[in-house]
Amino acid sequence: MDLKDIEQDLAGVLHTEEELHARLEELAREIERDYEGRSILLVGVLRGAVMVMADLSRALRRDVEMDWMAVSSYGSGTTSSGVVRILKDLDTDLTDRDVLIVEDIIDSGLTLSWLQANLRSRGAASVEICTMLRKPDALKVEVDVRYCGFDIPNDFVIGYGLDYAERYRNLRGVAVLAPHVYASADD
Ligand SMILES: O=P(O)(O)OC[C@H]1O[C@H](OP(=O)(O)OP(=O)(O)O)[C@H](O)[C@@H]1O
Ligand SMILES: Nc1nc2[nH]cnc2c(=O)[nH]1
Ligand SMILES: [Mg+2]
Repeated sequence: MDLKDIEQDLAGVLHTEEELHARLEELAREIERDYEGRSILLVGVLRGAVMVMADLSRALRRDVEMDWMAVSSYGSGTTSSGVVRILKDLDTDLTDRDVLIVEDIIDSGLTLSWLQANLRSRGAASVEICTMLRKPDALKVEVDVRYCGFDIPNDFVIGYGLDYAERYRNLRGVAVLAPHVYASADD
């Protein structure tokens, strides 16, 4: 399927590549200020956060370390199961580290509230969250988010790392998935 066919699967673009990058530059300046004099361990949450991690880490004008976790609560559908599983753990010891979790989206909040508590329990000095997107109307649990790119409506979105059944992650912007795509998957 080429780009023109993929466009038919989109109900509208929410944020263009340029808007995402501009917002990440702003967040990077905040992070540089807040972490001055401290080392940062960026923890990316596979697989959705790969694009945010790649762009945020390069927007930061300072040294950072990076590590990755894979957790999953969604399977291939559009609603969270609420059960978080670790598919790949960190390789880094978190004792006394300043950890900044990097995420693509906070939807129900179940993944991040669980992950933040999990990493805090490993003896980190601090565990903060940076997410590109957040859906305030979908939150089921409170999540303590330090850096948020954009609050978005409660629609299922794709692109910039976000998938539907493993597709669309490589779209450069963030778009709403057209309902006919998941309606046809239910047939
Ligand atoms: O706030 P929540 O309702 O918990 O949802 C947010 C999480 O769901 C998605 O990941 P997913 O588990 O689908 O895996 P993926 O990152 O591999 O796409 C997304 O990347 C977040 O990690
Ligand atoms: N692709 C995608 N994954 C999600 N995980 C939680 N919310 C979403 C969403 O809106 N889109
Ligand atoms: Mg994810």
